[in-house]
Amino acid sequence: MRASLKDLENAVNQVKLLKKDPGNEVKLKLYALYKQATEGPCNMPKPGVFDLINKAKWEAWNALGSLPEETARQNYVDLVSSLSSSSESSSQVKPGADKEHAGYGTLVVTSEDGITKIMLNRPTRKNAISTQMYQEIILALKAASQDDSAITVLTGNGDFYCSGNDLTNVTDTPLGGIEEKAKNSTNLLRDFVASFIDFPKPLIAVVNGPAVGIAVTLLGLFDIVYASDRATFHTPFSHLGLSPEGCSSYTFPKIMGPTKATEMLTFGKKLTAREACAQGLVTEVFPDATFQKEVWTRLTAYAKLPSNVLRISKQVIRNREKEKLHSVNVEESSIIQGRFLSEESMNAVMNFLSKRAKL
Ligand SMILES: CCCCCCCCCCC/C=C/C(=O)SCCNC(=O)CCNC(=O)[C@H](O)C(C)(C)COP(=O)(O)OP(=O)(O)OC[C@H]1O[C@@H](n2cnc3c(N)ncnc32)[C@H](O)[C@@H]1OP(=O)(O)O
Repeated sequence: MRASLKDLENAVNQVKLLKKDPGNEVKLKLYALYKQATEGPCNMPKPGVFDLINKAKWEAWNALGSLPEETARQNYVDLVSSLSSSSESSSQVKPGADKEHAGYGTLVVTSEDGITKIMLNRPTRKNAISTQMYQEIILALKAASQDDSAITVLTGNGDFYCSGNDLTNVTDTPLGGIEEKAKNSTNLLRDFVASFIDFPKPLIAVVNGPAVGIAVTLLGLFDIVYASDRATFHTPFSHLGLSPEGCSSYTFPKIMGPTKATEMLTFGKKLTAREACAQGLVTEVFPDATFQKEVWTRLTAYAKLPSNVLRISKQVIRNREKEKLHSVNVEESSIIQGRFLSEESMNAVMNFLSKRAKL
């Protein structure tokens, strides 16, 4: 259910009761989301260069761009609730090794050696992307785009990279009914994919295990994809009554040719890491036993390169495609909105949920 004004008010009161100071970065995020939720996009003149505090606040608010007020409200409520509750298990998290960014309930975000690492952290759900995780990834990418790291990495905690959209996202139907749910979900999906299209510095996927659905399609928007030889790549959209998203209807035929793309996106053919590499979706495959060591050694060296030129090179390579990618994203999102409401899709999701409930 979408957060109401009352939920927002409750969350504001909850912040005052937090036992631990969430730190300046989170406080700025809360400030910006609150302003966006209550006043819409930033409408104030930029404070002067010496007015440091108000300038930081203005920049945080302005960075939210045209984020809809309802989404900002929801993000504020989710952020406060994640601050209040402890995060889920994090078996691969190195305690104290990195600068950890507080305030995420479904991610572990750290910055070290010029690399911001965004780790999906729902290992017991194979890192399925819940509504909260979609929203937090948007926020984490926005923050990473503005921090001083040279590169940004997305990876998964546990044995999976990511099992795609959390199929229980459909279960909390709002008062407006399933149509409203499909519309809100489509808007969230579109904003989520847009944040990958617009990401300004090198974005690297460290695919530590199997990837499913939207976790696979998004790879076409990454600048490098490193995979463990244990990883697999599966897009069972037709089995779920869904159509391709993540700009894959455009990026996959470009990367691997239309017939290989059709085998994956239309017929749900699952690829091994080596097959995905042969088709150009994956940059390089590493043996699982040495995957983490080899990849992080390589990335640490890459992150020492001058950060401005890395941004500029990415933009030179990617910018002429950006407009096209945004229009593909809008078109795919509008098509999938209809699919969410189709009998084929609803039956497939019900089938998954009933098996899960061992009915
Ligand atoms: C009205 C519309 C609202 C929609 C809102 C969202 C908007 C964006 C939509 C974007 C379009 C869709 C994109 C996609 O990503 S499609 C792909 C979706 N993913 C799947 O179909 C994968 C489903 N899961 C599986 O097939 C298996 O779980 C998997 C192969 C991933 C792992 O199998 P394994 O046997 O190794 O492990 P378990 O099945 O025992 O999994 C452990 C527990 O985790 C739960 N789980 C795993 N994946 C998901 C998932 N994607 N969604 C929800 N839950 C998941 C699994 O059920 C197990 O739970 P239990 O221990 O409670 O049984």
